[in-house]
Amino acid sequence: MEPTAVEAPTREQVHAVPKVLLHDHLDGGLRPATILELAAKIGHELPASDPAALEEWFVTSADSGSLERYLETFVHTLAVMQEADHLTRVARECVEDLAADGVVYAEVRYAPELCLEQGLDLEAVVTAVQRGFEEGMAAAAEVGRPVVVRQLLTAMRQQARAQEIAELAVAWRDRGVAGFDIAGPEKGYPPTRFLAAFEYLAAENMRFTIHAGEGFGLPSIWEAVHPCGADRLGHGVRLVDDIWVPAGAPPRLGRLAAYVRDRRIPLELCPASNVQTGAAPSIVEHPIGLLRDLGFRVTVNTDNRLMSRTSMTAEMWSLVDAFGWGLRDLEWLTVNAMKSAFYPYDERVALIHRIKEAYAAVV
Ligand SMILES: O=c1[nH]cnc2c1ncn2[C@@H]1O[C@H](CO)[C@@H](O)[C@H]1O
Ligand SMILES: [Zn+2]
Repeated sequence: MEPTAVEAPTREQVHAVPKVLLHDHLDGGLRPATILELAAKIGHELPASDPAALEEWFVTSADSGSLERYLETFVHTLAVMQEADHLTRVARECVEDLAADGVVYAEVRYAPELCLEQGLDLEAVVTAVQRGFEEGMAAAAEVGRPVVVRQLLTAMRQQARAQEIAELAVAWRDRGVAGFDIAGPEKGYPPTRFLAAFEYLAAENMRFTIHAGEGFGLPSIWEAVHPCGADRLGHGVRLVDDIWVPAGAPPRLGRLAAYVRDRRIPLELCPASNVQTGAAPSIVEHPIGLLRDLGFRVTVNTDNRLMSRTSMTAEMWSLVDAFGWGLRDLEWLTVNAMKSAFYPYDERVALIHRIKEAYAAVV
């Protein structure tokens, strides 16, 4: 794709246009004030005692250059996600925050197996989160910011509960769960560990995404795509290891990169998070620019709004700033995301129309 010459949008415009979010972790998006309040209730000790300082702690600790160290910060969000009413509140606030950011469709993921420390079972966890999502969607609609939010159930790659979580996702498929995911440390935990779970999901006609090509490179992406059959790639940013950009000549794609592009496999790119974990050196140098120019099915996402102090508006704004992208590019990213959503076709098409109409009014 050729870059489009455009007038830069304003931040207000970026905030106002409808946005679609496919990769956002529930336990990576809590409000600092909520963490403080819930932690005080259960006697969990936090590294800071006011919301601004706590937020700063999350952002600087996550800014580590390593996925493993980045993930250590989740201990303090998960600590307050062990009771049903806490989960409902966190889920409701997540929807409210996304709606306020101009998101019209989101798939929010989390690992139910990490919420069992105080006696909840898996079913109770999904129930509590779903209640929060429904309350949040009702509240957002009431203030004139309707948003559709679905759950993605994540299994942790360093644990061994993927089959159980896959079955849970299938059991909840008509009650708010749109798909399945695996997350956690990538190096040393290839997705084929859970091949049987992915085969089970495929047999059930259930959709799934896999975190791959973030903390580890091409072998991880190849496994996610081929033996495992991922519908989408969580990050997938290291696909650029299979792309060569010679000076003065067109870029060359290796077989895997070409396959991913030909098959239109969506990449759930998360620029701010990638800079923190060291998967990309900076936003300006982030491969999203190259991947877009080459016509990959690129989507832009927040990953962890708390740890990356980000939002959909902030992510898009950073791309406007770094690459000079205009509203047409943001529309392209948004339609890409909606096309790639684990949402029934008819509803997806209806939302794509709404998104295009909203852009037509401002472009
Ligand atoms: O960017 C990421 N890569 C891999 N795993 C992640 C990332 N962000 C969060 N999690 C992991 O996913 C779990 C469920 O939401 C989180 O608890 C965290 O451990
Ligand atoms: Zn993620």
